[in-house]
This record gives sequence, C-alpha cells and structure tokens, in this order.
Amino acid sequence: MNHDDYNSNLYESTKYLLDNVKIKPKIGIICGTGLGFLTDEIQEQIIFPYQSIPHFPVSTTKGHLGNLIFGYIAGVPVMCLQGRFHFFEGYSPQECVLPIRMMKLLGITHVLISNSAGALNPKFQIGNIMLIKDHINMLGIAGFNPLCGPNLDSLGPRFPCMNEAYCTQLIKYARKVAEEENFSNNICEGVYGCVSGPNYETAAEVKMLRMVGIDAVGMSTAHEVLTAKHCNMTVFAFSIITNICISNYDDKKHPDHEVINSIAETKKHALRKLVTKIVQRMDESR
Ligand SMILES: O=P(O)(O)O[C@H]1O[C@H](CO)[C@@H](O)[C@H]1O
Ligand code: HPA
Repeated sequence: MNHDDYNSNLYESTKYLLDNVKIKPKIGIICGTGLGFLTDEIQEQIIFPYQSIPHFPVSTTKGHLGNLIFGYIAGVPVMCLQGRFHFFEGYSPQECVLPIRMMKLLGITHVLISNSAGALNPKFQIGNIMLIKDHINMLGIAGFNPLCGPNLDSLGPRFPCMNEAYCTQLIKYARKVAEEENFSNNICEGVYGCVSGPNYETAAEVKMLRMVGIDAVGMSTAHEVLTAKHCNMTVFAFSIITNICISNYDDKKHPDHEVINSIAETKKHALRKLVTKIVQRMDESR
C-alpha cells in the first residue's frame, strides 16, 4: 500500500470510530494470544468487530477474537483491541500498527500491551508474568520496521528516541501491585525479543537469542511499542510466559499454539487485577 493510501485509510478508520462512539478513550490496551479475557474488566462495552471498521485489518490468529471494544475500566475510558495483527499473517509492519496510530488520533496517551511469549531465561517458569523493561527487535533489525518509509510528521519525528521505551515508573508500580495482591512470586522482569514467526525457533536460534540478551521471545509487540513511542505515548507491557524455549536436541517437548493460547487463563485473576491497577495509575499520571 502506498503512503497516501495508508494515510487516508488511517484517517477514515479513525473518523468512523469518532462518528460512531461517544466515549473518548484515554488508555489503549492490546490483548495478546489467550488474553482476550482482559476485556471482562471493561464496563459499558461498545463492540466493533474488526470487519465492521473501514480499512481495519482482520485477526487470523487463534486466540485473537477480533473485536475493538470501547468502555470503562474502573471508571477510566479505554479502547481495547481484543486481538492483534502480526507480520506472519501477511500484514506489513505498518498495517500491524494501524490501531496504535488510531489510538493516538483518538486522544490516547498511554498504552498497555500484552503478549504470550516463550522463555529463554532459565529462571523463568510457565505462568510467570514478565514485566517488559526493553526489547530487541529482530524483525526491525532485519529491515521490517513500521517507521520505515515516509515519516508521518504529524504524528512524530523522523528519528525518534527509544530511551525508556517501557515506562520504568509503571514497572515499579506493577511490582507494588503484585506485592499487595500476593502474586509477586509470579512476577519477573526482562527483555522481550520480537521475531517474525510463524515457526517457533530452532535450538540454535534459541541459543543465539539467549546469548544476545533476550529473556522471552514472541512475534509481536516491538513494532507496536516503536509506533507508540514515535507518537509520544507512554507504554507499559507484559508477557505471560507460556512455554520454555527448547535448546536441547534431546528434548522431545515442543511449543504448541493450543497450549500457549491456554496459559494466560490460568493467571486470570492476577492479570485482571494488574491491568485494572495499571489503567488507574496511567489515568492518575496524565
Ligand atoms: O504475541 P502474541 O500475539 O501474544 O502471540 C504469540 O503467540 C503466537 C505463537 O503461539 C504468536 O503470535 C506469538 O507472537
Ligand atoms: N516463540 C515465539 N513466539 C512465541 C513463543 C515462542 O516460543 N511462545 C509464544 N509466542
């Protein structure tokens, strides 16, 4: 898609939402694989199936329900993507981040991004919640970066900084919430690595990703964060650790999307609490 078409699609999709929903969201949320239940926290829901929104991509990945939901979490107006778009689905990085740019145009200042990821850090266990402190964007390093191409000057600068891409104050606050709510033994912190997928990693790739400093790997999030920072939004993100990446050739276990899709549900209570508290905190800090 050329730049002008992309731009006009972005503004038309946003206008459709402005014309059809009265809620003015302040916080944007993205639900990753198996995390669609986070929308249970949203009151007074207005639901747009993705196919009902002009120019909006559709979700093709199992565990991504494909609804854009407006409503309130603890009284704070939010817009939530119940399912995201991945590069491996055939979407360009720019198409994957269209919803982030719409969030900005709708007046959103803070985004909460979630995903399912495989552990590379040997200390991590399945069901841990990794607070993302930074990322290594393998997909971006390979040249697939949503900020490539003509810069959208109205949204942000040509050369955006990525210092504190993930808000350190919100990470600290998430730890406090976990203490208070008795799930701190499920919390870890680390660097997320974004690969293209759709295949899971070979044993040699797992070793390489670990060596470069990645704690958990997935096929999303980094391009969303780049885009959010490009347009000056504050980001908090977490991974639910759904599998342990395998680097031993004798290990007969293998990652399975069905299983990966089911893990977040086992930490539903903690995750819903965390999301509600972070949304409240984001609202207070605006
Ligand atoms: O990152 P999310 O969307 O949570 O999904 C993760 O789970 C899928 C693989 O099982 C991939 O799409 C990977 O990125
Ligand atoms: N690799 C890549 N993406 C993933 C994984 C993984 O092991 N688990 C969940 N998403």
